[in-house]
Amino acid sequence: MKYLNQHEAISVDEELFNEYKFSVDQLMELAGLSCAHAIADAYNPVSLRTNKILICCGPGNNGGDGLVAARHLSLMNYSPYVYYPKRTDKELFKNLQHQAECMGIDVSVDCPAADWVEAEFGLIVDALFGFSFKPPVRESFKPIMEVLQRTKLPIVSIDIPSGWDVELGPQTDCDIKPDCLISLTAPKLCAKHLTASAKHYLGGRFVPKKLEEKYAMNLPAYRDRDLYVKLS
Ligand SMILES: NC(=O)C1=CN([C@@H]2O[C@H](COP(=O)(O)OP(=O)(O)OC[C@H]3O[C@@H](n4cnc5c(N)ncnc54)[C@H](O)[C@@H]3O)[C@@H](O)[C@H]2O)[C@@H](O)CC1
Ligand SMILES: [K+]
Repeated sequence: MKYLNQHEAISVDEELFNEYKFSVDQLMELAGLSCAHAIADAYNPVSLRTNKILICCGPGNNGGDGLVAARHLSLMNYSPYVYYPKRTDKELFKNLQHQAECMGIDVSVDCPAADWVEAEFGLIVDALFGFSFKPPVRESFKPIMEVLQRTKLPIVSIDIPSGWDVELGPQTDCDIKPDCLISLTAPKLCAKHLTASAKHYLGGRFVPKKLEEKYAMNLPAYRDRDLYVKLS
């Protein structure tokens, strides 16, 4: 299986939208749903200290995946709480937030305190930054990155461990250690820097064969109707 560089990840994304005419809403729903399924596979709610999950959502599409995953997880015996500090005026994101709130999910702009996070939650989902991220992390996101770096709770990162360089992996000023990474579409080069014990899933089962071949992705086979593949 190939690990994409940042330029390839962005090109694949553009082709899905421009050549294949998928809409962002379509792919985000499938990506977020696959994340929820992978999380349910890796962390059975009864195996966690509590079924409460903190979902940290960033300003871009990675954050959108987190909002979608929150909604699906709430239908799967988890109790998500969303931290979503930097919002956009885009209709899609307003609707995703509205849908989550209508399902009883709290969506907050206030950075959760580290002690409260440790006491309240069983798992953290990191949907802050995806493949468009360029280090270093800007000032306004430093407090939440501190929480993620200091926590003892397992972190599930969506697509990219936030703060990591998409190709080079952990950065000296930002070195979160996810317990699980869910790569979307195809893994990016930073996934080679996961610790040996980390779980790694592939989700986003929507890549047309022709596009997979063009980028020589050599994706692993998905099983039956599964929305994810467990890579390690
Ligand atoms: N291509 C695909 O196949 C799909 C991608 N999706 C998701 O979309 C993600 C990519 O989304 P985007 O391109 O919107 O970008 P990201 O979500 O990676 O992040 C971009 C946002 O982060 C901000 N940002 C960048 N560097 C920063 C820094 N150093 N400090 C603070 N903020 C910073 C930018 O201003 C922008 O608002 C993927 O990783 C994946 O999670 C899915 O939603 C759908 C399918
Ligand atoms: K992320």
